[in-house]
Amino acid sequence: MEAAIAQRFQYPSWVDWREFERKLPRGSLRYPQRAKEEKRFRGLALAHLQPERRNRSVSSEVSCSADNSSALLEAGSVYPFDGDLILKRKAEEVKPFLNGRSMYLVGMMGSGKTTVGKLMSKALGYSFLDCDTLIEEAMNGTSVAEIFEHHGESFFRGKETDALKKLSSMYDVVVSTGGGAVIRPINWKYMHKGISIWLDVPLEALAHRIAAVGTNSRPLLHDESGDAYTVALKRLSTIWNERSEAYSNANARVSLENIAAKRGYKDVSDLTPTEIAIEAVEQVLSFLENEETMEIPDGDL
Ligand SMILES: Nc1ncnc2c1ncn2[C@@H]1O[C@H](COP(=O)(O)OP(=O)(O)OP(=O)(O)O)[C@@H](O)[C@H]1O
Ligand SMILES: O=C(O)C1=C[C@@H](O)[C@@H](O)[C@H](O)C1
Repeated sequence: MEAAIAQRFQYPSWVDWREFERKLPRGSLRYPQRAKEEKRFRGLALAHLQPERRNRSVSSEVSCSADNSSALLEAGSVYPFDGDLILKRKAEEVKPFLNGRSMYLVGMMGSGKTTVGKLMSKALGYSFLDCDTLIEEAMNGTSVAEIFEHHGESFFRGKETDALKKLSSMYDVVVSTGGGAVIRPINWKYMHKGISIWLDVPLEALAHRIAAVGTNSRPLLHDESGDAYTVALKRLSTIWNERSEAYSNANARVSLENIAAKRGYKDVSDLTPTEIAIEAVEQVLSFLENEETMEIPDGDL
């Protein structure tokens, strides 16, 4: 057994670096050449040593288990199921391929961009930034609701684009974007500097979450009349009809309905933020694996 484990961690002598080059994400082109190459080789070596990459069927099967208390069987050993640990391991698996690229979480209001984004940033060792908060800071502490009230939506959208432009020059950041960041094509130009992840949550679940905390801080949903759930659901449906296509521009989609189905849950509300964050990292990994092959000129090697 020990010999088998040792063999899994052994560095193979037949490694052909050009094989790896073809798997590199396009984003690494943005790095100065030296840093790029250092990161690339360190990342690829680590990735190659990741035991989970050779046992994905085992780990994903287990992480889709409906029973959170079930044991995680991996590499011949039994560990107690620990969502935080799985998230950390998945993040370590994907990180070498990111080359510092930031993550942009997009999704409707209340979809969990802040909650899930904070978990992802911690697991990846990234910083977390909230685009709405950056706008408020740029406006000397004026809240989003006040900006809408005093300056109107179009002014707010301009500030949102300014904030995304600034964010797009940063690395190693998980960004929670505003729910409407997807509607301006220019914003996608900035978000595509990193990797965008759409948290796709059923409207009923969103309306429940929003009704629970109230709509005061969400000007597009705020309405004095009617019960909070019904008002939120109605407004969310209208907004969804205008935006659903825009959300699908994201590089990766995290469907709560799909995760709940995989895990055998009846309702998406049974999912924990950690389970959603694990799926988000998995989807980023799939995106990177499918990302277009990067052409490296001969002189670059
Ligand atoms: N998986 C979850 N299950 C239940 N409640 C959740 C989940 N994720 C987030 N929430 C709750 O839903 C509300 C909205 O979450 P969060 O602030 O993370 O969303 P958001 O997408 O950042 O929202 P906004 O775009 O409006 O700022 C919060 O009260 C949060 O605690
Ligand atoms: O969905 C939206 O358009 C918005 C979402 C919030 O995050 C804020 O950016 C603002 O309230 C607008």
